[in-house]
Amino acid sequence: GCQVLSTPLATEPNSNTEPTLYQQLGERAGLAEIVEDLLYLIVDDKRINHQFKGINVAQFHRHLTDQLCQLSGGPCTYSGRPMRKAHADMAITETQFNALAENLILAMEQNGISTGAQNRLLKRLIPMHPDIRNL
Ligand code: HEM
Repeated sequence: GCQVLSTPLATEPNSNTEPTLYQQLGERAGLAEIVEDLLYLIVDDKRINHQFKGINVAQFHRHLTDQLCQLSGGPCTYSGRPMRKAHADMAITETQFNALAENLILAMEQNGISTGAQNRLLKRLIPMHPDIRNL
């Protein structure tokens, strides 16, 4: 019956012409560029740069890239700490959270990501807000 048709096609990651969010973000290499640009924006942003003093930049870059890759449906596995643990002692304010989100949007803008794809990624990050703010 339908088994022959549905099984192999349905298990393909994306056999239609619609790009996945992961593809729209430029796959892992594109996300790595976005996260690099985000890091430069953070360093220049007086609202939040003090929070990032002394971090392991290479590890932060790798962990955030893997997290966004996995979150957008890519073949990555995030290996960093859970969000509540990673941000537990930072007392991140709403303004600081919004500043980081603003910088992420700017970094995506700099990399030519469409507004639709930007919003799809932001929507998947929203559920992390209470953990990051330790609420
Ligand atoms: C949507 C918002 C955010 C996401 C998705 C996010 C994601 C991450 C990830 C994946 C890590 C790596 C954790 C690890 O290596 O174990 C991390 C670490 C960190 N985050 Fe965030 N974060 C967000 C918001 C913020 C904000 C608003 C601040 C401060 C203003 C912040 C400050 C930090 C710092 C300083 C670290 C390094 C911690 C360390 O290595 O000791 N994050 N974040």
